[in-house]
Amino acid sequence: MASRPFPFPHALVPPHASPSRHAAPSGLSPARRRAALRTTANGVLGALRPATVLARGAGRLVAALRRRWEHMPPERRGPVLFTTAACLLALWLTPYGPLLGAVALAGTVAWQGRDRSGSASDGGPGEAERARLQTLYEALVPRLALADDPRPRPLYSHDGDWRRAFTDFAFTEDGRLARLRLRYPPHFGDGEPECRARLERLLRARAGRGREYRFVWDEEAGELELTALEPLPCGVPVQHFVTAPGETVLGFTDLHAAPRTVPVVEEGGERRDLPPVVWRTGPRSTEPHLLALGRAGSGTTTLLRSIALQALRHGEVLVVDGGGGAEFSFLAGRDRVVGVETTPGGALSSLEWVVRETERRLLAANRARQTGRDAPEDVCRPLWVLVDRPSVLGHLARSEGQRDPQDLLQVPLRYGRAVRITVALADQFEGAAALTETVRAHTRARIVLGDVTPEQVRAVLGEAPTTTPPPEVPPGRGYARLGSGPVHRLQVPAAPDPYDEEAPESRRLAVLELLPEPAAVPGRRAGF
Ligand SMILES: Nc1ncnc2c1ncn2[C@@H]1O[C@H](COP(=O)(O)OP(=O)(O)OP(=O)(O)O)[C@@H](O)[C@H]1O
Repeated sequence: MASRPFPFPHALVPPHASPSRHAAPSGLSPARRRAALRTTANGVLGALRPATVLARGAGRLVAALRRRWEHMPPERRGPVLFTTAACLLALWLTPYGPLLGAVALAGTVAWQGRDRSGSASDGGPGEAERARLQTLYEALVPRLALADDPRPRPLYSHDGDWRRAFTDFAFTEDGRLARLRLRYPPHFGDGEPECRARLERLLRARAGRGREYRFVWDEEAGELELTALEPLPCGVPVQHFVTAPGETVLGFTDLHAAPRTVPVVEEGGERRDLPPVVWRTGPRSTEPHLLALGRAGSGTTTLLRSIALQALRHGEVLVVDGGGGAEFSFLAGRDRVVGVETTPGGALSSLEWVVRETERRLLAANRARQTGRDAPEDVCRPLWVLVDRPSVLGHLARSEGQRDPQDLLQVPLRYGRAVRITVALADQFEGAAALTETVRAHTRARIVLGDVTPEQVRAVLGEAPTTTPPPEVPPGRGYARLGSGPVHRLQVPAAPDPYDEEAPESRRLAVLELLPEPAAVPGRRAGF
């Protein structure tokens, strides 16, 4: 055998590969020499295979751990690190522990590094998934290929291979695309919003309608990542969320977008940890006041109710309701509710009191600072001014020959932050034009709710969302942006009017549970 480097019987060698009749002077034909080389290379590769598998497995394991770590809520990282360290220590102290640990690790690495080119069942793309990726690739070719591309192997071409263009992908258990990272050619206009939007639309259509997607553009690497998003949880009732004083849960968002989660009890009594959009108010806040805009029926009044119910835990609330639907009347006469005003006259007198109260608090805080004492308790107690539909109130006030109540918001909006006075306003898009310049300038926490276009989101939040709209927009769904931070998807907790008989009873009861006791001195109106 040693004198016969060609391992196959001649009968199995294709005719074109049979040894040449004109043998090389060395005694081996070129074809034989090539075959010998191939055999040697195969032998070397075979010998290196365990090392290749282990290296690939280690790489996959590290990548999987890194992904889990990145998606883990920050408050869980400490306990996880501690538990891992404790397990490693216990393993070290156990007889044969390190040896067993090393064997288990090698086994895991080898399992992770196994060849996955076969079927979907072992983690790689199956036939159907490969076909799906190829179809998606072909759909991208007309958009991303360059006619007369001078390069020998362009990234996108009609006979091209998706493996060069798609650097990462994942499928859901039911075979739908869950994630895709693709490279785009340098000539693609990633700086032009219209080009981006066209590509996003195409990808969205090809990845399957009926879901929401997030697009992340990495201009530096020339890559675009698409991720299919889980729907946000609807119908979480408003409740005592686990937050610090000065923090308000505006709603829930994506896990990757929030630095922490809060435990919540869902409608059926099930407990879950959800990532909240937390709004911080008070002297250190950079977004001390809030403005929410939306379509009719999108849930802006519910958002104000949810804020009021959370605010009443640590502070006092004044509601100015221009909607005229008595949707805050359930708060009237409750402890810490300063008032619920529904008429222009009532709104004006209440807001005049707020102006005086802001000035009183500022003077008291100033005096305390000068004498080196702490500010008195009544200066530190949070006061919330919640104004629903200010545009309607302004219109009614003007028709009665009175001033627009919004003018009186100037003082609390400008100076309220230092003395814990917070203003939150909600209106419909149609009323946005009637909002005063002061309101626009001082409400840096922004929310937009309802079935809105990216342009409407940009007009309210200053930036368009990186996510596509949901197939159906439930009430309370929208986007939030705090200051110059990112735009988050948002689902506001359910906080119906408890006297609304059409609202589900469990949600109405959840609201009633949060209501303070009836006030001993109703309305504290003596302070006005
Ligand atoms: N976050 C939410 N979760 C569940 N249901 C909601 C939510 N927000 C609003 N809804 C429901 O949607 C309906 C309209 O809500 P809401 O009154 O808050 O809307 P709006 O934007 O103030 O509109 P309008 O000014 O026309 O009343 C109500 O039945 C309410 O219970």
